[in-house]
Amino acid sequence: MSDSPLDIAPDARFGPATLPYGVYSTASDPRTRVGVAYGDHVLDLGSAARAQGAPFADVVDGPNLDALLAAGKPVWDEVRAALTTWLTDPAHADAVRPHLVERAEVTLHLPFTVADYVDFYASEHHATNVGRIFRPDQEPLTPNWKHLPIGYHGRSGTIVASGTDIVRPTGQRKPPTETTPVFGPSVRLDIEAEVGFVVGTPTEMGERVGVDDFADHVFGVFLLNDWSSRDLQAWEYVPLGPFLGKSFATSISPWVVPLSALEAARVEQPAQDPEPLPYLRGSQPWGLDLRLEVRLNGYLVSSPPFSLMYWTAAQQLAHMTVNGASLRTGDVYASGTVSGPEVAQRGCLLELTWSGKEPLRLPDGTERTFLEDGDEVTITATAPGPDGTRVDFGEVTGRILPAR
Ligand SMILES: O=C(O)/C=C/C(=O)CC(=O)CC(=O)O
Ligand SMILES: [Ca+2]
Ligand SMILES: [Mg+2]
Repeated sequence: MSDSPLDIAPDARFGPATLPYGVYSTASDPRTRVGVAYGDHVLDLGSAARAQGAPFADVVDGPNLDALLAAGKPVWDEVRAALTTWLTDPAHADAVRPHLVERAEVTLHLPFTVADYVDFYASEHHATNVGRIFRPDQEPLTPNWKHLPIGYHGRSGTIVASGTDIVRPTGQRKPPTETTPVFGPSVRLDIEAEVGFVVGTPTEMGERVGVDDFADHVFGVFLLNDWSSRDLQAWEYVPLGPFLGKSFATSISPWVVPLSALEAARVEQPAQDPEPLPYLRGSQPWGLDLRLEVRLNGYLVSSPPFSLMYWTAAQQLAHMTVNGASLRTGDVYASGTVSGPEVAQRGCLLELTWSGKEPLRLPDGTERTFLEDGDEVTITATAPGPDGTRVDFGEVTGRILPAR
């Protein structure tokens, strides 16, 4: 094995099965530009494409992924095919090497301009647990839950890059012991481990996207932490749903994994009963075998399985557009909290501690119900790639700062 940075160990992070896109800068060159993670390196995609005379150079040579997202699926496929050749065919090694930087030396940024943001509620295990906790006197799943993927519109302007500190939100809450609301810093600050999707190809108002057209519109997949203030949320959410309890910050992972990297990760979703309406039925499986891990201050606290989500991202896109609402390049939608049937598969502290009644004991001897100032939460994920390889999603991380 030579010392070429193009030779990477078979089990290295970000091997040839992933080739995720991100936006980076370096200390010596603060311009933001498009990069592709490969092992311990990042390829400067714009400069490599220019040097290779690639026909798509213009769409990858900008300050972020916006132009690539807008370019559409034929171009996405062309870029990925070229990248695979450049990075894995030894004949290209000498040409590619000058466009690599050490991954440890880059600063990562928000990868694209976020347009609209929708968050769904698609895990049956999560929705059942939350229903039991928030509405103990009612059926945990509302009558609509198995007929449509429930969602709400979030706040796109507060989607932040992984690593951004999260200031504890302040607001109104009504403790059960009080008759009127009190004001102050949230005391039940939580995470939600989710998977995010970004739209590339837009639609016009009036147009619908069918379940089977998902891959023509969605460019890629990343990790998302929907920071949630449970005390603000519990007081404000009736009857219009989440508002300030979730709008203060949402963190996303910096590397966008293209949908085409996930062919080997596609699985049948759980059986749906009742059968959904025809516009929510597709001919291909779009369950995805992503295995998430949630760490609190470095300690593994949950391993949520994305393959068990009741509604798929393809169904969510079809539902989001069935009324003729248009899509814009950069629209983000999130799966909803990913939880499985086991306690150690729950994707938020609300469930993991059963609303604070069953504190988590961390290996350092401390206990947690909800997040404390200084706590750091990191979500990672992998998925199976072709031929026993692994697709790596990197991580989304954030630390809690005291309220202002
Ligand atoms: O059931 C409720 O009242 C609220 C549930 C949520 O917390 C909404 C949400 O963000 C959905 C999710 O992440 O699954
Ligand atoms: Ca959420
Ligand atoms: Mg949020």
